[in-house]
Amino acid sequence: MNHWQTRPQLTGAFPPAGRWPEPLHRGLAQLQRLTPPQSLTLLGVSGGADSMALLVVATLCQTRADHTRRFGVISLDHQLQSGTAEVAAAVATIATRLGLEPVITRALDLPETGTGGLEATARVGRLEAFAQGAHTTGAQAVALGHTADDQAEQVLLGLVRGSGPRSLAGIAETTTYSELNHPLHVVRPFLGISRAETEQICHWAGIEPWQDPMNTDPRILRARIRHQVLPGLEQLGPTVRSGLLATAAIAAEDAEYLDAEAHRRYRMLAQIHTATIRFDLQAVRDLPAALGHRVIGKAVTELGGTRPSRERTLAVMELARARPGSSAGPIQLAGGVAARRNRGQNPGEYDTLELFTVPSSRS
Ligand SMILES: Nc1ncnc2c1ncn2[C@@H]1O[C@H](COP(=O)(O)OP(=O)(O)OP(=O)(O)O)[C@@H](O)[C@H]1O
Repeated sequence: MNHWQTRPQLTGAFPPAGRWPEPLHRGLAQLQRLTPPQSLTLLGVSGGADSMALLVVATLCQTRADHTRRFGVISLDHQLQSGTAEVAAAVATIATRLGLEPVITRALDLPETGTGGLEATARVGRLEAFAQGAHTTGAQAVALGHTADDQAEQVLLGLVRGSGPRSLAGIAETTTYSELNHPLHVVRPFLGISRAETEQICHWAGIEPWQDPMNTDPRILRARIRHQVLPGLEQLGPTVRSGLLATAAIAAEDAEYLDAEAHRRYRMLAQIHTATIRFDLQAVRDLPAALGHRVIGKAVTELGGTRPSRERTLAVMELARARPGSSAGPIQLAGGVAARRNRGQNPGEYDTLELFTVPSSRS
């Protein structure tokens, strides 16, 4: 595999004779644990080493290990660089040769790049296409090839962007996206497998994966983290990667607790009316910041607004804490929601914090 691979290839008979490499056994066990039996799972396959290894593991699961699970493939052409339609077609050829079906290839018309940049836009477009593919084929889940290396990179990305535990928790083993046009259940069986191991699985299977030029494009932050930052950090010692993975696991536990506690407080405190959610001002003041951000964020999204940044929820908490004579708002939040203090029972005093939808003519 020392030349630049412009599309994935299967070079020999499949499966090869001989013992399976050890990471293949681990990947198979995780795939079986995470996918429902007696059902179809679609594999998201880009043609890179991680998802081609997933294709290998799923094929062996279906044909050798467990006849109750079926796997199909969905390969999307983001059309962000030349040659990607050929990559998706090559994935389809290999998947069909391995006996997987259905095999779906789709060109993605990405919407205008939003505030999160090209990567975020591609991600949303991809999820919608996976959801559509699962819906039309009756698949119960979509499996993706994220690895332990992706996880370590994700933690570093979270750190440099300034994130709380939800983001530092990195990539989840399972996610259900209910906000898409069709609900989508995603599983990631390779989070305990390194990229070197997915390459080992491909090599064993006689697959030469596609090498996506964007993975080494220095203009992309993730690529710089992968090729410059992480190798640099690893000079600090042999436990850098495992330390980052432990950070993700600890942050996931903390985020789960904080989210559940914020949800409980929200249910206790929120007075819900049409287009308005009110809180007792003192109760908001008493919330620890970690919960205040979440409770206010939840009220905004319940009203149909966009999840606000930490800076915006901080502004709302400051409004709640401000002295009686100072401004009562409103503070505009993203997605047509605003916050203000309101006078209540006691004359001259503010006693509620109110989040409300702004009529569209004024927003
Ligand atoms: N164009 C695509 N079509 C289908 N699935 C995709 C596509 N791009 C990414 N995926 C899925 O999402 C996972 C993570 O995507 P990411 O872009 O981070 O890829 P990666 O780490 O380079 O992995 P790979 O080596 O499989 O390309 C992939 O392993 C694959 O399962």
